[in-house]
Amino acid sequence: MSMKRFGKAAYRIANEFVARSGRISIFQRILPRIFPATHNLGVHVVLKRSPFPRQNALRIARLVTRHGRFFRPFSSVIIERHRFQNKDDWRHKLEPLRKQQSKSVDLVERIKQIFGNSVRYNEDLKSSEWPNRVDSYEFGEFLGQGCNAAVYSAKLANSDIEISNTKYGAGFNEVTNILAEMPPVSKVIEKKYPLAIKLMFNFEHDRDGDAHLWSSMGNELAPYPNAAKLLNGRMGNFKPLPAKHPNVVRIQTAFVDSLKVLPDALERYPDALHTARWYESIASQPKTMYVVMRRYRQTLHDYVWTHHRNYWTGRVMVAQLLEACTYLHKHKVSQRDMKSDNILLEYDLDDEIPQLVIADFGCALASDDWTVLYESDDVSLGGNTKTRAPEIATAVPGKNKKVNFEMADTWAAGGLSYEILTRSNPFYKHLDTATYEESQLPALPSRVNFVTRDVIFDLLKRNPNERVKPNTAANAVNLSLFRMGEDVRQMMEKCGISQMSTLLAGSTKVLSQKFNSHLDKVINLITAETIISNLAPHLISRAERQLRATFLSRMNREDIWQSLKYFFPPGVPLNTPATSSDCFESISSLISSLSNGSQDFEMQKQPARNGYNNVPILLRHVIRTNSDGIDGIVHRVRSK
Ligand SMILES: Nc1ncnc2c1ncn2[C@@H]1O[C@H](COP(=O)(O)OP(=O)(O)OP(=O)(O)O)[C@@H](O)[C@H]1O
Repeated sequence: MSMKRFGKAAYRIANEFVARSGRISIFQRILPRIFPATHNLGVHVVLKRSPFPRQNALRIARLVTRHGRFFRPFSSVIIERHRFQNKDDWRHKLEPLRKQQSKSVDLVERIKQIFGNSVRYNEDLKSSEWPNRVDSYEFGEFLGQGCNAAVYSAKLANSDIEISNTKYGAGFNEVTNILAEMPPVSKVIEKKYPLAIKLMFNFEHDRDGDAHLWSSMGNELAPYPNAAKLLNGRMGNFKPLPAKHPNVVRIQTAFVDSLKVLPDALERYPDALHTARWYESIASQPKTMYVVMRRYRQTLHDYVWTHHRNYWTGRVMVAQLLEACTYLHKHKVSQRDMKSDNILLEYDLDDEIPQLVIADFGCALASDDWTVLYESDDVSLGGNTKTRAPEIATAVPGKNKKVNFEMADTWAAGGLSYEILTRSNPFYKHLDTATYEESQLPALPSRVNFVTRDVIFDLLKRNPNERVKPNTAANAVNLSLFRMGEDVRQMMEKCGISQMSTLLAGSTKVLSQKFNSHLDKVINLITAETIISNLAPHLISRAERQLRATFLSRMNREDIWQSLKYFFPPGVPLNTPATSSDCFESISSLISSLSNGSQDFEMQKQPARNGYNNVPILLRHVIRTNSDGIDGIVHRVRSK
């Protein structure tokens, strides 16, 4: 049988078995065709109902093996079915799956489990042990210094840590990458020193013991889930973040040990050394605290001045920043020093979309309480005055006066978003956080997506009660980043979301059920797109894949309804009639985008657009060509 004829037959059969799978949801029917590793999402349901005779299954399995690449989407489905039908112990094998299916797990909960617990989407779930002695590390170059510490690159002594060779992940920054049939060959950047060690400045060398070091420097450990154990009650009501987060600086370990005097120490921070002349009595063994972190490549401040970036990249960075704020907010932690020097970025290739983390928790408030008693000027209100939210900047000390930090980081994220998108944070120079009016906020470039523009404006509301919550803001920017169809809003309309549904969702039980079923279609599409994106790792950056996993693992319907108001602001009429068959169209476009380049699958029937006919539909809308943008922004052009 020719390859072409077989291809058609296999496609027809696959279609048929999808059609016969009866009441199984779109999600369960479509995903097995696209991505065989989605067994637990319903492929086994499909298999149990499959009408193939054994002979066909064997023949198909043989051909699949021969033309593996082309038929991979079907291969495991077919082979698995054959296995199930022929093994005597199939009941035993299916037991765990059958048990799983009998529980009717809510769609959103199931998606959250998949994206929250799978190493495929969260490299961070891997963990390892790190030594707690300064001799165990070899220090490298000086990375930076602030008022409280100096940071050096480092590695484990006597070890050559194998750094994974990142071949993929450059993301959508180059048209050539998108058009290339093969993933771009990337430079392998070997980090000889993959760690960064923060050597805290101890200005109290006349004090013996470790306890004062832990209690005065312990704040740094707010992002370290093991901190409570390390601190062992030495910091009263200190409550660190309970788990790692991809957008919060990764602390590997922390310890107190003898002060290591590095060759440049005397020149860079003489006052923090025990040789400083005003120490009257030096403790027997000068010590300090070391914080061992993952090493990042650059600060946000340096990045925006050294890199051309486009608004898509900017939006992915803003979304990551908001994800970090959402996580901190959920666990009642306020970083309180949100300036661009404290936002660190990781990337291997210059044109890769960076992974963004919030770092430097030295000023953090992590006491399970948003408020701080502010009775005198001596009470610390956090870092830089230019990045303090208006409610903090205008606080006046007084008896029983309390300052509330709940929405402070969220406000600062607004200024940082400006910096990401335009290079300049309006509060560093032009506006005063204590006195500015919202109407004075500079307009963001018109090419910034309308949802992101409105979100940033709402982040910078003076009144913390009117300010958008970080999770609502993060959802809105995340949703704006999906590529399905021509336009995200249109895709949502086609799935049945409207202005009315965003206003009425949650008002009654019946309406909620109806509108939630529309929302589930959108969530299905988004999930499918995210799973598919794993098949094209050279086209979507690691940062963006991680962002999607983070979003999908924490979403809930109520929050998403709030965020959808940014897509359907009151007063803007619908411009596309919504039909549910359109939603199927979106799904078909999703499938055909996968088969791009393969003649036996459905070909794109539309005429060439901008010469990018071979580019999968999913990717057409992020191609940009103009690299002479104002303010270092490379503009993104939409295909016509
Ligand atoms: N994990 C890291 N990877 C790479 N560089 C880092 C890392 N952590 C910090 N740095 C660099 O070291 C500099 C100083 O670090 P950090 O801001 O934590 O010190 P600090 O003394 O607490 O600063 P501040 O005066 O703002 O409180 C950062 O601006 C950054 O350039």
